[in-house]
Amino acid sequence: MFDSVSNYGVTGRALKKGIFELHRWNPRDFTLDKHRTVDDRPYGGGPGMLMMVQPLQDAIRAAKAQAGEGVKTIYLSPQGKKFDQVAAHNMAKQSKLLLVCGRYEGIDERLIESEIDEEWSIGDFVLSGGELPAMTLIDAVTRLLPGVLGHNLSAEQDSFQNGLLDCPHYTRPEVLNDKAVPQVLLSGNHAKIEQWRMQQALGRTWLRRPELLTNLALTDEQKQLLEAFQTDYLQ
Ligand SMILES: CN1CCN(c2ccccc2CNc2ccc(C(N)=O)cn2)CC1
Repeated sequence: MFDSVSNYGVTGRALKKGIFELHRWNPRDFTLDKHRTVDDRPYGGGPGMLMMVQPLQDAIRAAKAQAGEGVKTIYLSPQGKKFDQVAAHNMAKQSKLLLVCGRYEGIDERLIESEIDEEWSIGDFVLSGGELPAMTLIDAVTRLLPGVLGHNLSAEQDSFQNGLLDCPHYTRPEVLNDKAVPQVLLSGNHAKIEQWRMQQALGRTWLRRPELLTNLALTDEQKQLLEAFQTDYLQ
């Protein structure tokens, strides 16, 4: 599964450039029985299985031994703190991250208490395993590492970089299905273009995710741009 972040796109290139390393530890490789069992039954009964403690614990300990000092161990689960761009920025400051991906119904609570530093969730929905959340985290954090995005500005302008949703984007043809590109984008007036893009980002955030605006300190110019957008919208 992790080939998708190691062999493709921005993360694949960053890996190739040596900007970060990705090591994988599979509990199956730490099994001691001939069936290579990695699941176990839950105390108290109930549906489903848990990850068997011994292989997972040995895999985590082997990974920590290889990581050496200063590794932060993260568990991806629906019970975790809600991951967001601020969390991504904080994780990008960590030199080593160990991501534990649960399968089945999860892992023994005592392993969480003894081995996990932080529990994170990528959203309020249920997945079959922690691998996709782990790859989501890898992608979001890698993009923030120096030298990964050719044009650092695009990291800054990435929506959620300034806490706002992204503005609309346009490319050829100038008229598509009878709809033309907003004139300002063809004007070559970069100050006006930048202002229009900020106004669109503010307006779309207000329309789609107003709660994001409440914890933002808008500049006077941003307030004016948003008010103009709202006046126009509400007419
Ligand atoms: C039916 N349950 C089986 C056990 N599972 C589970 C429980 C604990 C850890 C990992 C998983 C793997 N699933 C994840 C993981 C993360 C997220 C997220 N939001 O970050 C969503 N799902 C949850 C679902």
